[in-house]
Amino acid sequence: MATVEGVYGGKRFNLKKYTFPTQQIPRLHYRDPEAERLIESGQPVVLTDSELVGSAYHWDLAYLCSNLGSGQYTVYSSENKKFKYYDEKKLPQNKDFTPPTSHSDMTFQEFASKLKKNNTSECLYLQQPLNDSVGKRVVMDFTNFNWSWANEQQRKNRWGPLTSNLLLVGMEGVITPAHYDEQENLFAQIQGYKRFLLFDPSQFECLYPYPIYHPHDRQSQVDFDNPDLDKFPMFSKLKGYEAIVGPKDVLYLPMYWWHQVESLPGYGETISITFWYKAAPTMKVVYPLTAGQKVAIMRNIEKMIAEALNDNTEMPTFMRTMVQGRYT
Ligand SMILES: CCC[C@@H](CC(=O)O)C(=O)C(=O)O
Ligand SMILES: [Zn+2]
Repeated sequence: MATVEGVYGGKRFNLKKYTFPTQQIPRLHYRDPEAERLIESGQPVVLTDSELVGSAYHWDLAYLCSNLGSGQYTVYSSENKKFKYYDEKKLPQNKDFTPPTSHSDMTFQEFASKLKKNNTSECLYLQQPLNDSVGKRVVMDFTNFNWSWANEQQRKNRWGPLTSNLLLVGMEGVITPAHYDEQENLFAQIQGYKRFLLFDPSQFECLYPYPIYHPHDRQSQVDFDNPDLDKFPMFSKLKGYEAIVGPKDVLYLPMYWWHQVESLPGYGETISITFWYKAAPTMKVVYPLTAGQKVAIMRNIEKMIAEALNDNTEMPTFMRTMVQGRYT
């Protein structure tokens, strides 16, 4: 595997080399006016010193084992380090789909003891919304997050409501393959280092997401480690950004921005918390449309056509008929 050396936040990292160019996104103090401008304009930025989850900087496996209580946590398992999300609600209409990962519920203590048994060939990734089953010390830590700043960002940028805080605890080396989300995200890193590959929503044409009715909706079909350029020729035009977030960093990850995330090997398991906000209701459409708005339009059209046809097997012919020789 070809590697490339990169310096992020003053630290030197040895990183997997991909076929596309990337440039670093800015790393700024969270009160820097430029940081505020980037967030306001829907551009990613790594924020330092926000203390967004300052009350959780002491979270490590031992502390979480002692203070997360005996609640059940969803733990995903993969044979190949990759954890490509799939929507379980779309399985019934995709009978021949084989989920790439399995998941089971267990206590945090069971999860932590599996992590310690370093002979497990399986890769594990705990992904669980923080809820009221946690112990009172974790409730206290959660209450003491820097909500005044988070709420200020939500208000100033006209985000919708906070939908969830997902606790992520990953074995080193786990990868969340390229996808986009339909929510704004303040991604807080507590332990370990995560490499984000980021792509502007306008790169949609280079990343070939699955059809919207597929369980892998919003995920790229392209295998970044072995891209099939016959099937996905525009992937060779892909241009990206990247950032490495470490403890105490917060990444503002705008809605519709594609991202692939790797828990860097050699730095131990990673602990992160997401702050996902629904999109603001679009009050008034302003032209020219943003790339993200065009993705939303494409999604709505795909959904309407799929619904009208009422048979997903007819979608490929219908979509080709609509564009072939006319818009191609
Ligand atoms: C389930 C969420 C995973 C996360 C990426 C990662 O940390 O592996 C992500 O994609 C996001 O925060 O949007
Ligand atoms: Zn995501």
